[in-house]
Amino acid sequence: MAVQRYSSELGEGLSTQSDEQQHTDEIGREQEYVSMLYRRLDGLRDQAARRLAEELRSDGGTDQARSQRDTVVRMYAEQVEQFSAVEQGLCFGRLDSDDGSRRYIGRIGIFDTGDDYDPLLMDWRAPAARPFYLATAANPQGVRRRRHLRTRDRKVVGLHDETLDLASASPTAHEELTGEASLLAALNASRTGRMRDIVETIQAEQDRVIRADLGGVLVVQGGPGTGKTAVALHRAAYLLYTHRRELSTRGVLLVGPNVTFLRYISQVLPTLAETGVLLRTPGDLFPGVTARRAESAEVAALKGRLVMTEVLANAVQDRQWVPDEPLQIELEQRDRLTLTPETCRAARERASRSGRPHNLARALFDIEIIHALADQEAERIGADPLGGENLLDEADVAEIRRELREEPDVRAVLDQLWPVLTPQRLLADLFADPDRIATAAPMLDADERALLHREPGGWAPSDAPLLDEAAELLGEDDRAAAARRERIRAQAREYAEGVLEIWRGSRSIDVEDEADGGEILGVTDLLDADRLLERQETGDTLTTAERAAADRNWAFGHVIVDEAQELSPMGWRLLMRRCPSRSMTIVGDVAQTGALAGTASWRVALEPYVADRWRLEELTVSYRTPAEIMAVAADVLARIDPGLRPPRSVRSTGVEPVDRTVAPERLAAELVDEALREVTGLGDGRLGVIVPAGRVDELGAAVTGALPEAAVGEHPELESQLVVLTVAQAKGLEFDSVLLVDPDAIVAESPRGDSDLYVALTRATQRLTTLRPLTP
Ligand SMILES: Nc1ncnc2c1ncn2[C@@H]1O[C@H](COP(=O)(O)OP(=O)(O)OP(=O)(O)O)[C@@H](O)[C@H]1O
Repeated sequence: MAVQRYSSELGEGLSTQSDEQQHTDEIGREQEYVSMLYRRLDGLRDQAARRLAEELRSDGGTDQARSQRDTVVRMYAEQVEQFSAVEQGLCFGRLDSDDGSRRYIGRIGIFDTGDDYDPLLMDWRAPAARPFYLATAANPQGVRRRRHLRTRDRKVVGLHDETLDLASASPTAHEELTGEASLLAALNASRTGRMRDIVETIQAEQDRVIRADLGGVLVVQGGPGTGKTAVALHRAAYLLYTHRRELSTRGVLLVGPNVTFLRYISQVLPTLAETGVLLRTPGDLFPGVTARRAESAEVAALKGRLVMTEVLANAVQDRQWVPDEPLQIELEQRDRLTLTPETCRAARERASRSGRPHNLARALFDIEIIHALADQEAERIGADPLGGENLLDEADVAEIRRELREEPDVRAVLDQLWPVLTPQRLLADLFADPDRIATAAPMLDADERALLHREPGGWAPSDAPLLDEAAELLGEDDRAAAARRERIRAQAREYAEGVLEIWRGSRSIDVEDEADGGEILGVTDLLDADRLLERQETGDTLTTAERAAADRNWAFGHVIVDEAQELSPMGWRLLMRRCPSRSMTIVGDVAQTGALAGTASWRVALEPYVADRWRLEELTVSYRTPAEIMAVAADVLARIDPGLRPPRSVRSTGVEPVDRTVAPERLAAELVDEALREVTGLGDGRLGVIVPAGRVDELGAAVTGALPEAAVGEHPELESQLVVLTVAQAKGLEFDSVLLVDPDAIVAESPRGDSDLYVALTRATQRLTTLRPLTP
């Protein structure tokens, strides 16, 4: 495959003057086409904004009409948002076919409404765009030439052609890489602290995963930097495009390991014009709870084990109390009633036998107890002084039951015997009380039980699957769900404000379109955020993602899990409940597992849910980590498992990693010096300083003391030029340069230390320096 012409900037790297002229002319022609596409994009966005404005102006009438109108309002608001989000790099490619036809490829599809809806720009996800990613000189798929267009804002600044013709193939080009020059340019670009989409340079093995069938469980295993996260996000966009109807009603959930990671990837889907995917950490998967409490790896590991299902089932049973002695119930204007342990036990058995969850079985328990108490009272007051049959009839006894049901003291006893519980209450009470733990967890040893004990106050990520399990055992509490829906409505207000912001922002871009713009009534002219919100509130206009986030019983159309190797068995259990159809993409690397209860084998993790009905795709090329750094990481990988092979690096930089020893007492000072040196040489790139978790506060303080702009903390700002973080925080992220501090301590502080070190070593796109404290 030949790289015929390549220029990162206008004219650069071209040999002759006529080459240069030809190239400039070509860019000029492409500019005309691209400018036309942007005019169309403006037109589409203005049209959506105009319709949005019209809808907002209309009053609606009946409730139903208003509700429909609100749905339409949201649709147009989303369109305005999406047309704005694809502004950068709208068109990035062109395919010239053997038959002389030509297709432009871009982030969205744009059609010529005046000419039979001919495609002016083809969505990268359309089947006809696929050769852009797959065609090779050996298998050109009818394509003669593939052109990569590089744009900055709305200007075409470079183009790069590949002729798919074996005769003119360059002996130096990699046959297996698509758009090699554009790919390498993207890989060598400075990092920004936010992940970028790879839509312009998706590689063939990645394309296969992205476009794999929707149904079933697909596992994507790949070493560090093989593009698993990128592929997961592009797959979400592809599936939404291809199965829009099904997935827009059921929704797509994407789970990532932590909040910092979700922030890192948050811009990718919007730039692919998809805003409806719900992004969540495992700690957010129980609606209404944001689980961020810190806890030790051992505690998290224990709570991740499946034995917790038994512990929780026991804990629920323990709340169904049978007293040892008879209970006396004193009632005003009535004689005292007595509840014997036998009556309580019989009622408990009946209610349990129903098979209903605890809270739903309470009604049965109440019936049993109230019947027993009413019989007792009826026997007493209806007794025939002459020794005959009881004088009360069935209606009288029913009346007694009704009265007893209203008695506060009777209700208090029922609450004591069989309390209605929220999952939060059950867990908080259990973990706060060693006696409750002892009763619920006889299968654990004393040390393990001690690990579970803690004071109430916030939830850890490992609690989310336990809360979910508890919710299953207890049954739904409708009030909690209603309160959550209310909170989500409040969040819709932020969305409404965001839409208005987009519109304000887009107006300043549209200066060219003044003639048209004059006719359009701006949204802000008509409505403020409050009124927009008010309109949204009149009907159920929450998006699928918002409704799904608030509803524990929501069944997603597709679930994607990134860094899935970190999920515990209890975590898998929760996730499978969210996706009964088992339409899932599981993305991860079992060699990078850091969590003690994490996944070491996909087969073991998935077997309980789908047996062997899952497919495996492997990604084998690392796009991030240069060969020089991968060689160092490979030694660590061999220690983790000699059978594992590292991914093949797509490039080498010629820069060998540096390994420096320093006197232990000089570590902080040397770190600061090294960080200063690296930052100075980085240009606009990013430096990541990865330190042992046990020393992050101390070393972070040393770095911020000298470089106040450095980011450190629970959720460090990744756009800072220098970020100090632990391996757990660095998982899934990348930096131009990495300073790895005290690797031996990183290995020593966790039973999965080698995996942690492997992760740390593979975060750099360009340079790696290790500082190793060593006593001479
Ligand atoms: N086809 C591609 N074109 C351009 N860049 C790519 C491509 N594939 C991957 N990359 C880049 O390589 C880097 C690594 O990708 P990504 O983070 O998705 O890898 P990963 O497999 O999830 O890594 P890890 O296991 O370390 O989390 C990212 O910067 C990504 O943008």
